[in-house]
Amino acid sequence: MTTIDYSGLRKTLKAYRRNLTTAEQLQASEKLCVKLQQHCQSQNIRTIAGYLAADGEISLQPFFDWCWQKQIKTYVPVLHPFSKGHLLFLNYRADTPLVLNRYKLQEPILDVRQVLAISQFDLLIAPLVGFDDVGNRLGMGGGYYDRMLALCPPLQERTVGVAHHCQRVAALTPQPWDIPLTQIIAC
Ligand SMILES: Nc1nc2c(c(=O)[nH]1)N(C=O)[C@@H](CNc1ccc(C(=O)N[C@@H](CCC(=O)O)C(=O)O)cc1)CN2
Ligand SMILES: Nc1ncnc2c1ncn2[C@@H]1O[C@H](COP(=O)(O)OP(=O)(O)OP(=O)(O)O)[C@@H](O)[C@H]1O
Repeated sequence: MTTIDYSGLRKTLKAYRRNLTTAEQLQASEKLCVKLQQHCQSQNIRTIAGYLAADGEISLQPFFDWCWQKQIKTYVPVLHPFSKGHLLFLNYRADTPLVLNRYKLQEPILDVRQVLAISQFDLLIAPLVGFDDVGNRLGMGGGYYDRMLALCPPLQERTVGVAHHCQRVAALTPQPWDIPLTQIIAC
């Protein structure tokens, strides 16, 4: 079995999204917000697992604001304190206190009362570094989302990958552990 080294491609794609202007970032996050709203309205979505954007990632903030107006509960990832390679999802609201984790990503301060099991989410929004037209995805390289989707197969069809257009590549070769996405929104 050959494993492919995607670290160079990851760097390139991260640089593309980092180079978007503030206006392009804002426009993309607002377009994404509209598309995610349509997705939520076509189904009865009450609990969402998203993420706090960093390093040029497409922002979910306009969408979170809409969710809060609609009483839809939003959750974001926290690195598991002792189960390496795993994430917890904690409730996220406008007043949630945040800290930087070891990847310098913002996350809520760990409070077990705010954790929701991944099987409970109506929608999982997965941040992408790269994607192709058949749903193969490239993440940050930690395997966090693949591990989570492998542990909870019903979540696979409730997962939507999101990215900027500039993160699309012609073809990614899936690795044996990769779980392709059935839905990707690129703005
Ligand atoms: N905003 C946001 N939060 C998120 C994720 C994400 O993609 N975006 N994650 C999604 O999983 C998890 C964090 N995953 C991460 C995985 C690896 C690295 C990282 O820095 N990796 C090394 C090596 C990368 C490589 O092999 O190329 C590095 O960049 O130095 C950072 C975050 C949870 N939170
Ligand atoms: N289901 C799994 N069980 C155990 N290890 C896994 C699983 N999925 C992925 N991994 C491991 O995680 C590592 C990183 O995987 P990969 O490069 O595909 O990450 P990624 O998909 O880019 O990141 P992420 O899922 O965090 O967005 C690989 O070395 C792989 O062996």
